[in-house]
Amino acid sequence: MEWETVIGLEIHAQLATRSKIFSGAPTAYGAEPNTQACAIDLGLPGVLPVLNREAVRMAVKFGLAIGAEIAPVSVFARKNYFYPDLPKGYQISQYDLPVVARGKLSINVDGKALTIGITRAHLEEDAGKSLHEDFHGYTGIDLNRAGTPLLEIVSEPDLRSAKEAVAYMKKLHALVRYLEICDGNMQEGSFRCDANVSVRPKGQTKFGTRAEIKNLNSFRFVEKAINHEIARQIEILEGGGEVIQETRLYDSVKDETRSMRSKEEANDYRYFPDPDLLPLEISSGFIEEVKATLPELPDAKRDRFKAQYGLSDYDAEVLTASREMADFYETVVREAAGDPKLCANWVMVELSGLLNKDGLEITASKIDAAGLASLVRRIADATISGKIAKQVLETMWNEGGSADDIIERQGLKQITDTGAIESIIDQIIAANPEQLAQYRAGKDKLFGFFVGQAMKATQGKANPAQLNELLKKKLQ
Ligand SMILES: Nc1ncnc2c1ncn2[C@@H]1O[C@H](COP(=O)(O)OP(=O)(O)OP(=O)(O)O)[C@@H](O)[C@H]1O
Ligand SMILES: [Mg+2]
Ligand SMILES: [Mg+2]
Repeated sequence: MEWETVIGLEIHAQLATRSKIFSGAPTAYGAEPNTQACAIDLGLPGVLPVLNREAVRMAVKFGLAIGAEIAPVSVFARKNYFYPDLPKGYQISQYDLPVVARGKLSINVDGKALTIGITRAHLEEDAGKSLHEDFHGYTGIDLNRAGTPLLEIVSEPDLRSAKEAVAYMKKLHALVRYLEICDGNMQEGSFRCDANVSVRPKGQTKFGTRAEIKNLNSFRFVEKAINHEIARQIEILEGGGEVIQETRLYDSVKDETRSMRSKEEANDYRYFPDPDLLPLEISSGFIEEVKATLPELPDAKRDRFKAQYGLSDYDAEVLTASREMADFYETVVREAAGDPKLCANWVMVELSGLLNKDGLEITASKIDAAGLASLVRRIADATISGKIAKQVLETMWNEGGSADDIIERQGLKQITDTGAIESIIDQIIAANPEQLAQYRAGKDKLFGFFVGQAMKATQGKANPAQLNELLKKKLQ
């Protein structure tokens, strides 16, 4: 039997507002427990929530960026459940009338373009956090996170593999950062994912029963958890069993998913409109105002990079994967005033190689865009060869300093003086009569030997093109 996987993601993006969604308490990460929870976040009697306009602005910005409908009227609802870190006994969320509906996002997987539907995106508040590690026989409650604004972004069940799910999540991650509505910090939980997974026999139109894997906070875990879940469900079905609808947790240490609660034990949230909050009305004027603040979006930037810089699909995709990367590249091109493809290569291959080796993001690069540009300029004007440039780049990375200083100090300037190169070639030919005879007898491969000798003699500094040309002439 051939199986098809169906996946829908619910992604929680923490909105980058300074204060909470219904109170003025700060949202900064990492403060002492319970120092950033005010009476409203604690759910004390008699308090009233007041909606944060910035959170609404960010939700609208997101909706516009995915071509969605912005609801003129949406409603906040109470989602009721009991949990120690939820002092009110309910979470304020949106249910049947979300602020954003029917958007889409295009992704690229193995060179294939796919469009993924986004059912809706709604505003809600986060809960607090239960702490188990520092307390023996107790559970600590930290309510700093309670009331932090979240945008829950729910996809259609349009994804067909773990790979597609990761591509979608990465694209969304890049988008919220482009829009500056979420810092995207996955370690701090600012961007996390619940993955709904089911399988069905290939060709069947009806969906299989889904399991929901909660709270995945890295791309790698999403991929592993989904693949694990697919295998688990197929095994059950092939053994004649039935998948049950349930919530599961992914254990990254054991690389397995475990049942958290089944449908029978599932929460009955008894949603109802929150009587403390008026329906959220959004005017077309507000929408226009937000529209005017939209930056150039990733897909548009990618297409512009292709047209303006003559980059390939792949290069344009990689260089626009994040706003920071795109800005870095454009600064290099501008400052180097040189070949955009050469610049792309030095950013994507050479610099990215060093970043990956040290596990750094482009924003933490030890060489800034202007520094890299000055190196590229020296390749373009033939002061140094590409090979020597790699050596200079490593020195810049490890020891700091400018390209020009390093080239000067280490005497790396390319030898372009024809006379000087010729005299080196003469010496090498004189010292290797046997090889010369063999070459002249037709052993063409020996050309490389002479190039190698000349490069060795000049410590790699002979201009490669000139050297080749002169060698060919002299060896004839
Ligand atoms: N059969 C299915 N297989 C895989 N994914 C599915 C299937 N049916 C629905 N989904 C996906 O499951 C997700 C459901 O999310 P939604 O927020 O609507 O409800 P929920 O998970 O029941 O509620 P909660 O927000 O309380 O977790 C969507 O992303 C949807 O595309
Ligand atoms: Mg949901
Ligand atoms: Mg869910």
